[in-house]
Amino acid sequence: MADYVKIADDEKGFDLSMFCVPKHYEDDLERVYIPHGLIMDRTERLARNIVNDFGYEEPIVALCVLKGGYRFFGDLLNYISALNRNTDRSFQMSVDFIRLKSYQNDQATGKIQVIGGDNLENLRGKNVMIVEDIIDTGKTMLKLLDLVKDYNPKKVRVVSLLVKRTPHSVGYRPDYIGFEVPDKFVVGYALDYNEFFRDLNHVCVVNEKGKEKYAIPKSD
Ligand SMILES: Nc1nc2c(ncn2[C@@H]2O[C@H](COP(=O)(O)O)[C@@H](O)[C@H]2O)c(=O)[nH]1
Ligand SMILES: [Mg+2]
Repeated sequence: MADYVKIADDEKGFDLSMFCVPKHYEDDLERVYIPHGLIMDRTERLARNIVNDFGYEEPIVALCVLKGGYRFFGDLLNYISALNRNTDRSFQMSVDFIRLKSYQNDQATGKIQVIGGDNLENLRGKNVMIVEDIIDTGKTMLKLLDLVKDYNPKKVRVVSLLVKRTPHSVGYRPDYIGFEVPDKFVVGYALDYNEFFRDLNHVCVVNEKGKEKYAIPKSD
């Protein structure tokens, strides 16, 4: 059995009026694709799977891929911390951040840039859990794994809230997946379109009006 929740290609999602969506985005979205509650329930289960697999012996460095991963990172770590404080065993967790950028509008720019973050020296010899929002082609994660490898971590695992089913995939699959989604541009729960929609609780699909409204004009 696949260890992720599959959102089918013909999934219609839910009418916006069934959920709480900020007024300023009401005209810019097609449907609610993954409601916030479902994200939270799935994240809770991922936390349990991760804790069982990592074991309790050694500390973990949790590396958040910004900006898109910040909400998933916060919620996942809260669930892991809850498990840690409610059993007789626990492990210490520290956090680090890295900021990568590869998209403008709804298109990959082809350049994956590291534009900020902590010194990855902190990862040397440690058990590392990389937390990402979405794997599309997989190129961003392969680049990050390459960077991380230079610091000789003991063990590296990747958890991504979403993985896209796309013919452009290079074949990379993370160790833990929340949902597998169709090949559409999704926003919300910190995933953005040119920095908009991070302040939306649910994962949604942007409509054409929204794409136009928040587009960055192409420069020559
Ligand atoms: N808001 C969205 N961001 C997306 C989406 N698909 C990809 N991305 C961004 O790109 C990287 C991963 O891309 P990859 O092709 O190198 O795997 C990811 O971290 C996002 O920042 C999307 O549908 N919506
Ligand atoms: Mg990302």
